[in-house]
Amino acid sequence: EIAASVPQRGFFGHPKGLFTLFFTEFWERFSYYGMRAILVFYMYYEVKNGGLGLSEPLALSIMSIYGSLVYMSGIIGGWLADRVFGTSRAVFFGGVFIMLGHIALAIPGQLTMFFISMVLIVIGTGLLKPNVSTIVGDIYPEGDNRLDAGFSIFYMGINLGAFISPLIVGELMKKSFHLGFGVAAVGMFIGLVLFLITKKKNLGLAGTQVPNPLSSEEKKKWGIYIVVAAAVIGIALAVMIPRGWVTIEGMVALVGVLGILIPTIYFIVMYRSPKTTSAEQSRLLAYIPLFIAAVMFWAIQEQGSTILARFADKRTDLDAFGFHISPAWFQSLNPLFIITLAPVFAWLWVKLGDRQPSIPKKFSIGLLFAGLSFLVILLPGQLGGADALVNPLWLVLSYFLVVVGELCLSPVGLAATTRLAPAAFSAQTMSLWFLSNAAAQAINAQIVKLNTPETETLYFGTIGGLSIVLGIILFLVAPKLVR
Ligand SMILES: CCC[C@@](C)(CCO)SC[C@H](N)C(=O)NCC(=O)O
Repeated sequence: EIAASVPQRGFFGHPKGLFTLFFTEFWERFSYYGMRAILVFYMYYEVKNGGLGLSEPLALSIMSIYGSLVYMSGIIGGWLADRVFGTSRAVFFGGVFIMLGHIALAIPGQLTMFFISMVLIVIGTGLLKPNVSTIVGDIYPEGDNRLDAGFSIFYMGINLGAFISPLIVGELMKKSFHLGFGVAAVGMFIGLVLFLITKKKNLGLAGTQVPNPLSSEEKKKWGIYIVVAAAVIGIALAVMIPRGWVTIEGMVALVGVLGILIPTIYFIVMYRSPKTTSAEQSRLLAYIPLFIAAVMFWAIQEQGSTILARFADKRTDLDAFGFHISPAWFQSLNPLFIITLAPVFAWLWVKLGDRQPSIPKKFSIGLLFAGLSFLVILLPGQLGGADALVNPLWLVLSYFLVVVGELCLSPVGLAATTRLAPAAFSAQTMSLWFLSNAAAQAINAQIVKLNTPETETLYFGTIGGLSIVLGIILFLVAPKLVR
C-alpha cells in the first residue's frame, strides 16, 4: 500500500506529503494566475506601451482558449503518467515546462515568443496539475475520512497563490510586463526546487508507480500513432494557415467541441477497457452525474471572472461607500473567501467524520449554492429597477455563495476522482475531472453573449434555477450513487 510509505502525520494532522503538494501547487498557481492577471493587457496594449498590439476581442478569445487548453492538455499529462513515467515525474517535467514558458514571456519578445510560451505552459500545466492532485489521493490510506479535509487544505494552497500573485504581478506590470512574467517564472522555480527537495522524505513511494505501463508492442503502436498524428496535423496546418482557414473563432469552436467530445470518448473507453473491473465500471457510472454536476457548477463559477466582472464594471455603484472601488477588486473575492472558508470546511469534514454528507450530497449542496449566487444577482434589478446601479454588497454576497458551493464541490470532486478512478486510468481520470471545467468554459463561450441588460433577469434566473433543479435531483438520487 503506497500510503504506508508516507508519514501519516506532520502537517496539521495530515500526512507530511500534503506539505510538499500544498506548496508545489501554491507556487504553480501563483505563477499561473499571476501570468493570467496581466496577460490580456499584455496582448492588447499598444506595442509602444510594451504590449503586443492585438485587438481586444482577439485577446479575450485567446484567453478563453488558453483557459480551456491548459485543462484539456491534462489528458496527455494523465496518459503519460499512467502509461510512461508515473505522476511524480510528470509533476517535475510539468514544472520545468511551465517555468520555461514563463521565462519565454519574461524575455522581451514579440508574438512568436508569446505562442511558444503558451505551448510550453499548456503542456506543462497538463503534466503538473492533474498529477499533483492524483498524488494527494495516494498519500491517504483507502477509507481514510481525512481525505476531503486534505483536499480542502490543498485547495487553500491553490487559492493562496491565486490571491497573492495578481496583487504582486499586477503592481509590477506598471514597470514592465516582462518583470511581472519574470516573477511568475521565479515562483514556479521555487515550487520545483521545493518539490525536488522534500518529495523523497514526505511522499515516499507516492507517485513513483506507473499504474499501467506500455508493453513493448504498445510502445511501437503508440509511436506510430504519434508520428502519423503529428504528420496529419502538420500537413493540415501547412494547407490551412496560408489559406487563412485557421481563425480564432474556428479554434474556439474546435475547443468547444473537444470539451464535450473528449470526456464522452473517455467514459466509453474506460468503461469498455478489459483493464476495468466490474466494480470500477459501476463506480464509473456513478461518476457521470457528478461530472455533469461539475460542468453545471463551473459554468456558473467561471462567469465570476467574465459576466460578473462586467456586472461589477457596468451595473454596480462603485462609489456606494464614499470612495471609488475598482471593479477588478471583485476578482480577488473568490480566492479570498476560499482561503478563509477552506479551513472551516476542512475542520467540518473531519469533525463530522463518518457523519459528513456523502460525495453526491456535497455536490448537490454545491449546485444549490451556485444557483443561489445567480438568483441573488437578479434581485436588486427587481427591487431597484433595471437601470438603477446595484449596491456592491449584492456582488459580494454572490461571490460568497458561489465559494460555499465551490468548497462543497471542487476539493470534494478532486477527492472523489482519486477514489472513483479505475486503477489503470487513475491519472487520466483526474484530467477528465478538469475537463468538466474546460467543457463549462466552452459552453460559456457560446451562452455569455445572451447576457444583455434586457435579458438580465431571465439569464440569471434560468441558469441559477437550472443549477438548483439539478442540485435537488442529485440530492434525491444520491443514495443510489454512493458505493
Ligand atoms: C485570480 C482569481 C481566479 C479564480 C477566480 C479562478 C477563476 O475561476 S480563483 C481560483 C479558483 N477558486 C480555483 O481554485 N480554481 C481551481 C484551480 O485553479 O485549480
